[in-house]
Amino acid sequence: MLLTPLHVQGGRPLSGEITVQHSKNAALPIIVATLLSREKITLHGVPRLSDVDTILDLMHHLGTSHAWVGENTLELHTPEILNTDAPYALVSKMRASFIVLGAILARAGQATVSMPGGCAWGPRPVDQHVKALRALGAEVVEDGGNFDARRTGSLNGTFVFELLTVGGTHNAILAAVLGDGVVTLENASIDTDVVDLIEFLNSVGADIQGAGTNTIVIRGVPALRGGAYTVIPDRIEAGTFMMLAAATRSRITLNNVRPDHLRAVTAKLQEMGVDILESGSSILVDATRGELKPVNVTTQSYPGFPTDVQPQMSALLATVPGTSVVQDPVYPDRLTHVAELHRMGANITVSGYTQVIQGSRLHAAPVKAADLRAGAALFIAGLTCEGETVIDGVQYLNRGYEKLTERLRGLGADARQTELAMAMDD
Ligand SMILES: CC(=O)N[C@H]1[C@@H](OP(=O)(O)OP(=O)(O)OC[C@H]2O[C@@H](n3ccc(=O)[nH]c3=O)[C@H](O)[C@@H]2O)O[C@H](CO)[C@@H](O)[C@@H]1O
Ligand SMILES: C=C(OP(=O)(O)O)C(=O)O
Repeated sequence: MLLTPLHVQGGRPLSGEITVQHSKNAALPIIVATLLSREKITLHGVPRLSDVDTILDLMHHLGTSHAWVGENTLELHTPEILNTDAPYALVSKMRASFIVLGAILARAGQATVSMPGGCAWGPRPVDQHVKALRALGAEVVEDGGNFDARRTGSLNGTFVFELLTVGGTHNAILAAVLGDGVVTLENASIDTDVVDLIEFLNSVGADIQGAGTNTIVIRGVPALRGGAYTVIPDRIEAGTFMMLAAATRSRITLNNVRPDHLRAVTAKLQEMGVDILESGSSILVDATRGELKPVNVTTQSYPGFPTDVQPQMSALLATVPGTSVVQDPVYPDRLTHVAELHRMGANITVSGYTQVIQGSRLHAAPVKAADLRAGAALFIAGLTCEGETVIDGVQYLNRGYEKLTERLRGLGADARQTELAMAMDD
């Protein structure tokens, strides 16, 4: 699909309520996890995103049939695995698809998955995924740009991750769910998306203990049942809308949020002088009272400040007078937003993974998103300035935000994205 650029007219506060979608990064591994069951599984709260379409294309190749039975309700059924390979054309579209390796290996005993390669902001290795599977008894060889994995029996044993990895933890869990082995993962990720995957798997008959702690114990079971599950709210989309509210000096209520998943984001905004009021599954973000203060932010694994909100935070701080420092050691090269924000008058100097930001008023300019959260940062920046900002690279925004322009128009944003009636691949 070829998309026309996004046109944003900013410079005035937004107001009202917005409902946060369910989590992309929780939904994707749960969709993949349905490969482990022969039975039909219904998932509620699946966002309608191009990343979801990409994983469904891959699942179709593997033998899954799916049907949308409601706007955000998806039925998936994999009676048999028809193919055990995940080819480059499908995996290269989205790195998250690499976790099919563990799921296909578990269900079919062998899997061939293309190396995911780099992404817009630099290398994203999968060495921990491979080391984990090998340590637990699988044979994994690299061959012609693919990983070939095989197991003769159930996975068994203990693996200590060398660093916290969300995807690596997903892959190892998926590989270990079926069978009669016992797998212990140490230094495992405690990310909300890992917890949601485990809760889904346990709801259909898996035996996994330790969700939300660094030690996860997976006891193999012979088979998984069918069932129904609701994906958690998207803490990254919520974080994005919180940055948007602060950057446009607005008062906005976010519904369908888990405030406990947003502590680091909330604390940073409060330190800047933004008022935040939590009430059940809603958060009121009020940046209308007084000047905002610059802050220093360093990303970390959950529950730290998320790298997936770093570009949006950088865009916000580019509008706050004074000096802020943003560091992203999780993804040191995640900086594609910087040159584009420069086009809008931002004063950001970069050294390694550190951005030193001197806040000022931004101005409208034509800009181009090179990845999903950089696109969100540019959207936020555009909404802070008078005049028309034209954002190219809209397909990246559609990877992670459902009907973004339409939903933001509900808050009073002047944003248009026209879709050309052309059937072309992005
Ligand atoms: C689809 C999805 O859920 N994507 C999220 C997931 O990506 P993803 O699961 O790929 O990210 P990881 O948690 O694995 O990466 C964390 C860090 O570990 C490093 N690493 C990871 C694996 C490995 O084998 N070797 C290695 O060195 C990475 O380069 C990075 O520095 O978590 C990231 C960190 O919260 C988010 O930015 C992504 O949005
Ligand atoms: C980087 C992201 O996704 P992925 O890991 O699929 O690139 C993201 O959701 O911000």
